[in-house]
Amino acid sequence: MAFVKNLAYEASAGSGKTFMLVVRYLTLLFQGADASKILALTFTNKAASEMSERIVETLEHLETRGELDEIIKESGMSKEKILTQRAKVLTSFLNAHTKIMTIDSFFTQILRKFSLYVGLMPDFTTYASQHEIKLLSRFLKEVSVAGKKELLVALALESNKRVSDIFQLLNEFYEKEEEFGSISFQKSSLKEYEDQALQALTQLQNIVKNCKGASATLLKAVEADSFDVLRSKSWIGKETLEYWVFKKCYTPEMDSALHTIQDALRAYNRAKEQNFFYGLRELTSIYKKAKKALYQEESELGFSDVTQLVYTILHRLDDSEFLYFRLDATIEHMLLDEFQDTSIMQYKILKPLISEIVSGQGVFESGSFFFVGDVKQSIYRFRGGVSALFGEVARENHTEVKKLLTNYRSQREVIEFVNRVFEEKITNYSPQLSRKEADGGYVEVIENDELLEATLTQVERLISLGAALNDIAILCATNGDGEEIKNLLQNRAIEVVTETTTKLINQRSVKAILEYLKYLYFEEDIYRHNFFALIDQKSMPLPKLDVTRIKLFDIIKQCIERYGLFSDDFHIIRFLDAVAKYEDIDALIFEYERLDVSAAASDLSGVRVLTVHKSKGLEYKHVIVMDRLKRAPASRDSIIYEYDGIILQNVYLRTAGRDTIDTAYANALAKEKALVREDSLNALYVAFTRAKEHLFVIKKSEHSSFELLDLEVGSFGSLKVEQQEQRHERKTKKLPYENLYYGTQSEILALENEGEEDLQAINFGLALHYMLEMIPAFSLDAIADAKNMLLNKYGFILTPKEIDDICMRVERLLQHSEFLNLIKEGRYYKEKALRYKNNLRYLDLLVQKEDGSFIVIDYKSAMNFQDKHRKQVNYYKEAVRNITNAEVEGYLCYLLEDSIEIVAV
Ligand SMILES: Nc1ncnc2c1ncn2[C@@H]1O[C@H](COP(=O)(O)OP(=O)(O)OP(=O)(O)O)[C@@H](O)[C@H]1O
Repeated sequence: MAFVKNLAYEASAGSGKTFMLVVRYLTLLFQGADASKILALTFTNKAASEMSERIVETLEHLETRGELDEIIKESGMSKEKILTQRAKVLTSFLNAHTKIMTIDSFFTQILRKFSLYVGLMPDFTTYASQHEIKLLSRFLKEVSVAGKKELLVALALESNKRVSDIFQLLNEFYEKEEEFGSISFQKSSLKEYEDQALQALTQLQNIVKNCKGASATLLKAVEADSFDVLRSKSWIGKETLEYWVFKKCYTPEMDSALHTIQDALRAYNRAKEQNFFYGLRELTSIYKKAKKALYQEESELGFSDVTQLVYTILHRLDDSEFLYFRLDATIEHMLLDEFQDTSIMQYKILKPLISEIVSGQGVFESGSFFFVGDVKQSIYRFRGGVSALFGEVARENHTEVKKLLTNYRSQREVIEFVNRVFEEKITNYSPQLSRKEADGGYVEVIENDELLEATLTQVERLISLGAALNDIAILCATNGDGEEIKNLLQNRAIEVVTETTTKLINQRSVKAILEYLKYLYFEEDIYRHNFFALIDQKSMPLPKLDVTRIKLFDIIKQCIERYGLFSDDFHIIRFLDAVAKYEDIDALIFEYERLDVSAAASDLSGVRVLTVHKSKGLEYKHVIVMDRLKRAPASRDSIIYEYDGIILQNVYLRTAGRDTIDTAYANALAKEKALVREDSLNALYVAFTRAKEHLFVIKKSEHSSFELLDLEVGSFGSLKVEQQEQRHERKTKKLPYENLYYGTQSEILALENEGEEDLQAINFGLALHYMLEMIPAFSLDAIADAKNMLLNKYGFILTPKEIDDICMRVERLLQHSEFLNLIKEGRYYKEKALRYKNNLRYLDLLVQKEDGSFIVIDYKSAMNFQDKHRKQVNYYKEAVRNITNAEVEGYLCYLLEDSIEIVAV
């Protein structure tokens, strides 16, 4: 297969687009391309760093990687030759100034290079937490200086928006400015249309007045003393008045009056819309001014500013050809990932570069262009993504578009489920094939209005089957939903990794060092205590250091060495790397919150919780897609942007009822609705296709985000979790848990047991109590269920052997005659709360005999500390006796590994 210089893959999820992009990159390297001349653009920083890591990893293990065969095919080189060159290629890749980055950072780089053209210093920053607020206040100031306050208020009133929402509209206009092309807006008066409509209404009223059979309802229907009242009439949108109460009095003149009213109203709406947009444009120029002031004075830009400025530089300035030339000389090959989400503006910037490359002239003779994407996964309409872009770009650049038909990610059941669900819903959907060997998988659609609980149940189910926490992902609709499920999981002592937890500065080890630095800087004791708490050591004085003199890097290194911290902690290594960016301790302490580096994934342990949007491009063994917790806000964007392909054709102001009298508007509205639907479908498609092995969909019975899909409750395939995962899990578990809810007694028991045994033994004891608590009537039949519950709660803390051991001990107890005698013919209370002398205690088992006397039974899992155990039971006896005035006996019930021992106290 010859190397195709101008190539795209338009293929479904999991079919290997990113894989082929890596193959392409490596093929270029093996063909001798200079890594610094290959521009590979991704959408997220995460994707960019993963791509670099993947290239290195693939090169390191090339002989065993699937990529090798593809590189052989693509490059036409022999396997031997490729493997011989491997080391050289790897070294030069590692030493090259590579260009694997996000589109945003690529544009930021361009802007830095040419910033002086737009009056900007090259050291601008692209992130500031206060940016929005500063911009808003700056904008309001400028609005007031320009005397446009009334305009702003009028627009807000007109669109029923708060002033801060107008801000959103301004931003849309600002970002799409270059797309408006010939679309322009005129100010015009509304009065003439109002008059026309009211005149026609008078005609209509006269007809009705002269009609003998006019009913009271009809008279009321044509009554209107103002234009606004007239606008609200429901008959106004009808094609003819030969209907309803009008029918009796109908004459063709009625319709001509109706049509005049409709024409006037249509013109009125359009004029009003023009005025609105005219005003919005005026404000947009003020908004732009505010932005400019902000980036010139404070050197702060948002990514959309960067895009706008780069566009201005590259397209507007006279010598832009020269600029492109300077830029181009360093880029010969372009590779674009997730192309369906590129915005039109972004493409417009890249376009001249792409054209040069595909023209294959001059420096580009050996150049190449490659992009991959899946229109079904386009979910960034709100950010300027237009799904037609993929096809347009391929057409414009004469790119050969290929498909990839096999899904390499998922097991068959998942692939077939996705095929079934989406085949009828997404236009031009072509079902994916599965690999022969991937013939397993499991999918379950669950309906449950307790979404959080139902999700938890599936997580616990997976855990109990031995799934590693890191392989489980919960995909939710919003960050808020993610927060809720995270809290629930954490309350049940299940570790969770979310976007916030994945930030490097939120890692415990990094936090500790930051507290240490803050102490050195502010000399406030609180930081010192925090530091020691975070490293699990007793607080002690810290030696003073002159932080202004010693290098930041050295201060941190000293701290790590002195306190023996985290020798194998990858977060710290990343942190040291990041710290190099800061000049001194001041900069770090006041700026670190902006540090957008993510933690080392290998060191994060927990169930992944993320939004569907963030899950793009990722894959997990077990995926739970959770319905949205709250009802979706009706998507009511005030402005409808109508596209023809990738050309912005028209802009409309959303107005209720307008579609009945304005066909152009009605068409635009229908298109918009279809796009909104497509966006939601695409998001669901993205979500479902993240699963490699198991997919759970948890939906609610009403207002479900899965409504579009007509999902039926049921399951397909069988749920099998590979057991080796559990071993892996145990190895990576580092910190012991605290604050757990393990059953009624957990905290008290844990306290009582303090210093008594090791943590594992304490957990074992807690689990044993839990199991006994979960067996309702001491019947052997209940053991299986209780074991499941035990697995759910303790499956990932105890080994399968320990779990079995607990079950054995409990089973033996339930058959032990002495024990059965004790509880015979009594009413028993498990985990009975007892408040005595201001102490709250729980009795494992309290039996009330028919004669009114009581028996207190306390379970234990080991015979050491018998004295303490006796004391405890004596205390209970005394308490029960004093409270009830009845006879009380007490027993210690030892559930040992191979026997049951009952000791009277
Ligand atoms: N030809 C192949 N041989 C072996 N494994 C492959 C091949 N192609 C893809 N894979 C594997 O299949 C999985 C999915 O591939 P990849 O992430 O590249 O798909 P994608 O098309 O980019 O998916 P998405 O659109 O969901 O981002 C990865 O784990 C990848 O390593």
